[in-house]
Amino acid sequence: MSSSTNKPGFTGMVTPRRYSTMTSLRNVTPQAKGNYPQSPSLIRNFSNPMFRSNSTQLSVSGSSALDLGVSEGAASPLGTLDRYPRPSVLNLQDASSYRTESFDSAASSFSKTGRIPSSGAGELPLLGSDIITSIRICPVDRHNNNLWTHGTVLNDPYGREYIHQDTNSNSSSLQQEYMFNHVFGIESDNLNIYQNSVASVVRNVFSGYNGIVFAYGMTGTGKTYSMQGTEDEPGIIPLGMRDLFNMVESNAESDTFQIRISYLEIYNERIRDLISDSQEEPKVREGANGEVIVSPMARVLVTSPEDVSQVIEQCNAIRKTAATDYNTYSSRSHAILQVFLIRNSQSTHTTRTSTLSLVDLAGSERASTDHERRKEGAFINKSLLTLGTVISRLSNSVNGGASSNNNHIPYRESKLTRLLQQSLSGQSQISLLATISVEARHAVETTNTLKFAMRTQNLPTEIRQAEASTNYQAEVSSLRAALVKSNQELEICTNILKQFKSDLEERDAYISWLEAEKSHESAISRARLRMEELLSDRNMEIADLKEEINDKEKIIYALRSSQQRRELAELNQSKIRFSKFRDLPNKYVPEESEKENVNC
Ligand SMILES: Nc1ncnc2c1ncn2[C@@H]1O[C@H](COP(=O)(O)OP(=O)(O)OP(=O)(O)O)[C@@H](O)[C@H]1O
Repeated sequence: MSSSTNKPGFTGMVTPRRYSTMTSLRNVTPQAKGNYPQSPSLIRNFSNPMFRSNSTQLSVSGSSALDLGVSEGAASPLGTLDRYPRPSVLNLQDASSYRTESFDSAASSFSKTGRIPSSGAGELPLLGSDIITSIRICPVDRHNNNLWTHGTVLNDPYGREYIHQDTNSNSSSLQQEYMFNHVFGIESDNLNIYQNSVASVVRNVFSGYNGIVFAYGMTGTGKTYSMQGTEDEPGIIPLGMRDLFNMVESNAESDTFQIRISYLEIYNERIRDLISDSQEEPKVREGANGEVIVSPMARVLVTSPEDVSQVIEQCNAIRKTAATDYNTYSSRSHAILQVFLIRNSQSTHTTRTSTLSLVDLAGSERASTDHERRKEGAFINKSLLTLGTVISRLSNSVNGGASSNNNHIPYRESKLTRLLQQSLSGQSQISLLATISVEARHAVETTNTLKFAMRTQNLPTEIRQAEASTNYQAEVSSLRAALVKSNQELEICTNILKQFKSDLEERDAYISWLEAEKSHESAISRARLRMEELLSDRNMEIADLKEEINDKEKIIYALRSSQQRRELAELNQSKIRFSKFRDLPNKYVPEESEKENVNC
């Protein structure tokens, strides 16, 4: 069955068909309550120090068919609520406010904001008591004259609540006081009960603890009414689902969540998966860590409180109910709704699964006249008897009162105790809602229910947060994503590096070019210098040569002049000689300048 298919319009809360005829009971006016038991807070003046001491069990004899194992061992002493938080000094005026602060505010503080302070998958301390026991008094026909003749509801300045019972029969007489975390009178409604007794369990489930809420009581006393409620008055299951989804929604930024549910019934000692169509009967076995595993068992994913309501509604239609002497629509089976909260921490990559078990037990009852009902009743009573024995022995072992014969805890004697083994042995926070009738004719059943609830207070507790396992898939995918990111970054870095390298090479090349240029220039300038030196040498040589040439020219000139003179002189001599040859009348007379040259 899938919660996401065939989803009808929003129906709000679970509306079991069996509640259609209950309006007359609910319309009882406060004025007409008569000697109806009210919640202790309404009769606070009845407080009496006497009730804080242990009461005396006067005499008990005989046993009833409905004595569901709770009479085993010594009578439980009054006031075993050691785990009940209480202030060391408290005066009367503070008492009422104390109750409100210790439970109500703790339970409802988160619902104001919906936000739970989270540290990863959550190392939050357990909120409230390990075990919360509450009694709910079922409203009865106000015309019944035998009302509550055998009991009184009381409380004390510490906010603890009591039922004082005084039962007499031909064979036995008993006066007993029982103390509980809460006693809800007829005026209490489901919301009131949820806020005080169950909200802290739901909140702890959100924080990673396991929790179990179970309704126990005689048939027809309002177990299913309290667990499922009506459209007008939603019960513990729809209220719890609303809170859980609110918390998930408010914390969805830091973590991711998945909520799955399974729903089964135990009918005549056979387990039936109410969600799956499979005909195979689920088997109970023990897991590697001692955990109880039921398989095959469907676990459907739900995404809203309405999804849960729808699944429950469909399953309830096939649950075993029948008319009994006391209840027109009596549950003939124990119903267990399990809510699995799977929380993935984004920061630590761990997954933690915490479980909330919501158990609506079939009611204990006297032998019926109808054969079929008698057979069912025998199974119901036997499993409740085993539950009583298990609880009795567990609580005795906690108090150190178990004899060696009674050390054995008979979990395996019924499917119910087998399924609840882990929760009962201390690994879950427990909230027990025991429903009672105050009618005189049901005094024995009421006594048994009260004893059962008292015993439950002494169950062992070693509640730890569910183990967080590493979410390898998430871790691998996150590592993969990180790797892809790193690779991309690496690629970018490599490209930048390449770019740098090429820039560097370019720069080096430029530098070497500049250096080459520089050395070239200096070579040029050196060559220029050299050239200039050479040039000046040449110039000097030229000047020397010029001077030399000058000298030479002078010499040449002088030589030429002397040559000319010599030639002139020779010419003159030649002339003379010539004139001698020709009569010498025209004798050659040299001029003055010619005479000088000849002298040189
Ligand atoms: N607090 C209440 N206010 C109004 N009606 C109630 C209340 N408690 C019980 N009833 C009515 O009493 C009848 C029996 O209640 P219910 O079916 O819840 O009892 P039960 O304990 O689950 O019985 P059984 O064990 O036989 O299944 C129902 O009609 C229901 O509506």
